[in-house]
Amino acid sequence: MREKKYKNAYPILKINAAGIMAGNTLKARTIAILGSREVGKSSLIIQFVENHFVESYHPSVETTFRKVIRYKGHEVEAEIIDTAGQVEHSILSFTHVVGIHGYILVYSVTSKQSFEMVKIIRNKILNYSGRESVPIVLVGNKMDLHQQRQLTFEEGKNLASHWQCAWTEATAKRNDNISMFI
Ligand SMILES: Nc1nc2c(ncn2[C@@H]2O[C@H](COP(=O)(O)OP(=O)(O)OP(=O)(O)O)[C@@H](O)[C@H]2O)c(=O)[nH]1
Repeated sequence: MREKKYKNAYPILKINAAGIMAGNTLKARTIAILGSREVGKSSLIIQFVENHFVESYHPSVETTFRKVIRYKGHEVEAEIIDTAGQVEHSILSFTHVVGIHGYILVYSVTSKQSFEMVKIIRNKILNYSGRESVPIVLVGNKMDLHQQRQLTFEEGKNLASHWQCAWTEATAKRNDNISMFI
């Protein structure tokens, strides 16, 4: 059963509802955030949209967050689809390919398995969309967990360079580097 995990998923849209409903032209960009379970996808979005960190773990059901941001002098409505964590045999749905302007692929620097999963997910997106490349930002989350690191800074950087995409490490817990990629 699908249900909303967070009751306050549309705070910015609500704040800006008057402008949107008055018909102001607001560009919308839809972004899907994908990665293995527990890498911190929801935590990153919640930090970005609601400015707080959720310590407890509740497996996500798909939720859409919205936030209006200023980009190059224009207001843009970012619609961010927080997907349920992927496992190898997850089937990518049409909603993760059609009408998506870009992808945030998240791994945890504490999990080699999650790093392998972003490669699988990217292949699935390319196969499914029939395109040779799609806009991707690769994010290595949980950079605060130094003792538990299984992946170096260079491994993330090299993969992004191979894919020719943007990349950063981040931490939802400390709220570092998140505004760089959303
Ligand atoms: N130390 C640390 N913990 C984090 C960080 N980001 C998320 N967590 C924790 O990791 C756990 C999983 O976070 P979620 O945001 O629920 O992960 P998710 O990728 O959305 O998980 P799924 O819903 O299964 O797809 C939670 O207990 C978070 O508190 C981080 O940057 N640092």
